[in-house]
Amino acid sequence: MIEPDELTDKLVTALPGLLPALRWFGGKDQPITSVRPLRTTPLDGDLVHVLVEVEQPGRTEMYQLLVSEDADGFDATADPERNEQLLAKIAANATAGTIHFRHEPGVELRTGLRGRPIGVEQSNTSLIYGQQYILKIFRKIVFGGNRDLEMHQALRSVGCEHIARPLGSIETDWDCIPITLGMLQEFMPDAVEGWAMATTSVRDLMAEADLHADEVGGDFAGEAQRLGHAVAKVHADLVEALGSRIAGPDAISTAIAGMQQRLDTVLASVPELGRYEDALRATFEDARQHVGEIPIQHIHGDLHLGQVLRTVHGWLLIDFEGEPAATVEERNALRSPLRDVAGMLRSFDYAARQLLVGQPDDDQLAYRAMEWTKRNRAAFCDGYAEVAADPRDNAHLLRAFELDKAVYEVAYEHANRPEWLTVPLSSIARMTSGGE
Ligand SMILES: Nc1ncnc2c1ncn2[C@@H]1O[C@H](COP(=O)(O)OP(=O)(O)O)[C@@H](O)[C@H]1O
Ligand SMILES: O=P(O)(O)O[C@H]1O[C@H](CO)[C@@H](O[C@H]2O[C@H](CO)[C@@H](O)[C@H](O)[C@H]2O)[C@H](O)[C@H]1O
Repeated sequence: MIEPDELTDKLVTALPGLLPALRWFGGKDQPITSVRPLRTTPLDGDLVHVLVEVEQPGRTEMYQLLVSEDADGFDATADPERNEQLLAKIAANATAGTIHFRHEPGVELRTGLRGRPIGVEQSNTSLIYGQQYILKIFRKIVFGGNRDLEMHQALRSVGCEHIARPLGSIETDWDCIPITLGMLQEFMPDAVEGWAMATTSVRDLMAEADLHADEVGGDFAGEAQRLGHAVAKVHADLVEALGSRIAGPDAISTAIAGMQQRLDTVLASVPELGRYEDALRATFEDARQHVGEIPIQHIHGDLHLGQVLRTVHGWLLIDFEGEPAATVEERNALRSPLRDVAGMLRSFDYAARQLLVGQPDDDQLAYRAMEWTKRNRAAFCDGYAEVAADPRDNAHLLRAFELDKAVYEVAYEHANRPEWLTVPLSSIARMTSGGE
């Protein structure tokens, strides 16, 4: 077995080169100045859990790795045999060093299942055990309570029908501050991501030159409406579990100041946004002047079509961590549920617009994309309004939230998928020039 000192040396040398290529690594915008392994915890066999500190100009962050000496690029999560023991430890409420594996009270887990990494790498690494469970390994360490786990537990406590059941967790601490390393949930083998369904529907429409969105086979509007209904139900369940309150003008001013601040930050790194600065600031200010009081509560925080799954029983919301770039305080703050609505409305726009990326200019295709977006955004709001107030009744605030999200997306695409930068930028161009 590899000795701890030898492992530390190897990681210090290899990680600065490996990390920037990994999707889950959140610091792609800055060079890495140093990588320091802080704690190694042997699990079973040659599997070792490592907490590393990554230093970059202006930030120091901690990430977790599961390594073994013969694993490709050190990452042991790619090996289904090794991953089996993580589930076994959760099932047994086991402890390794300061790492505690726990199942939720009353849950009995099946063991002996291999943990296959999910194909797509996102902000975290997820392992699927048989057809039963999914274990999310949180890559960037967040100190204190884990929002994803806590929101799932809260929603479960009020019998929410639109989430996957939380089944267990992996926890540790650092200087007595709790850290959640992983969350085990019920896996939905029949689930299809909303993003895949929506983009398929857009493609169907674009392939049919003569038909309109409501005449094409893969029309998504019925699903969009059910999704709006499900999101409103989850919002209502979050209020039932964790409460809500009314925010007055001061809180609204603070929220608007946050939008202006985010705009400042993104403008500094993405010059292409500059031409919309005045119009964006004016829209934010307009919202501040028009909005008096609003209800605030715990929300999803990063809702988009990639965060919802369609199962045979209906829509599920997943991944309640909030925006990857947000601070812990921002994620945990009570906020308007219209932020989630805005995130989803942006996503309908994304689903249609991303199919135009890299295509020669084609007015007909652009028109069809807009048609699809309008139809599905309206259907989503209709579904939401079956349960709660119609989001469109609060147009100023909704518009500000949408533009704020688009500014966030500009930063996200700039750092992760530069070829998609035109997607949020073209939406900002349209929205700031009076379009829907
Ligand atoms: N309970 C589940 N059942 C089926 N698939 C799931 C489930 N939870 C997540 N997934 C799949 O795993 C992917 C990643 O999950 P997510 O929680 O969004 O992780 P990340 O934080 O890495 O974005 C999702 O896009 C979805 O396809
Ligand atoms: O799912 P994550 O929590 O990792 O969210 C981040 O990545 C998303 C992309 O995977 C990003 O979402 C943007 O692209 C989506 C299509 O890929 C689109 O559905 C969303 O509307 C758009 O915001 C998300 O913003 C980011 O936080």
